Amino acid sequence: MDAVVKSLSTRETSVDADKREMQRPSREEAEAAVRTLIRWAGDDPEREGLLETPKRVAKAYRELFAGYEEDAGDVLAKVFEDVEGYGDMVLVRDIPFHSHCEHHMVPFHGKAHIAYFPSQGVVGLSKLARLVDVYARRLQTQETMTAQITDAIEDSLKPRGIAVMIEAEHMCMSMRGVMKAGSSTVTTSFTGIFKDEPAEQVRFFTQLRAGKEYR
Ligand SMILES: Nc1nc2c(ncn2[C@@H]2O[C@H](COP(=O)(O)OP(=O)(O)OP(=O)(O)O)[C@@H](O)[C@H]2O)c(=O)[nH]1
Ligand SMILES: [Zn+2]
Repeated sequence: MDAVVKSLSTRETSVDADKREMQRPSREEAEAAVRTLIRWAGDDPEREGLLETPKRVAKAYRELFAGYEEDAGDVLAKVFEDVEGYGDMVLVRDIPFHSHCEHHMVPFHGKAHIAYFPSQGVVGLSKLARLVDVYARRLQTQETMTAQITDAIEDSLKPRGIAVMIEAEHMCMSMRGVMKAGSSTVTTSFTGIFKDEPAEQVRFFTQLRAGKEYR
């Protein structure tokens, strides 16, 4: 049988976003779906302890998947151009995140590391951490998320190079299926200087570890 190749597309148009918004069910429909899943799990949604659960789950979903309401371009819109001639690598490492895999809708969690070489300016450091959440708080694959973060920085900052690395544990591999708790998946994306100059890629990995023995 031919292998099934599913696309890991990174780009979403505003038309896609509008269509998704139109298809969003009502809160009542979402709560009814949770009651169905409770029965599918084998429990009784009418028992005392579960009566408010559909409402809580529907509310929690709006938080866990808040990334659909956010736009990466807005997060990175404010650029500081006056950085006193700084042009070297900016690295924000160990950004923790929680996401949900699009295959099983169970969590994967880990750390993202983002570096870039500024060209026309820099963004506030917190914005890189916010950018991670814009994409983490959606149904995801780790590869797509890595590429989306890279593309968003490219679009907004046009830097001389971008390096994104994500390390994560997928609960769909830990608590079900293959049951390999503790394995981690590493994905990377390099553009510009990081792609063309191996020494800069090495420096990225060195900086990721630098100073950790003192913490
Ligand atoms: N490439 C990639 N795969 C992922 C990610 N998250 C989960 N997966 C994998 O998605 C795959 C889905 O495989 P399927 O065979 O369609 O589903 P399944 O029968 O539930 O697979 P098992 O997890 O092996 O039991 C599994 O191999 C998961 O490990 C991700 O971020 N990237
Ligand atoms: Zn999964």
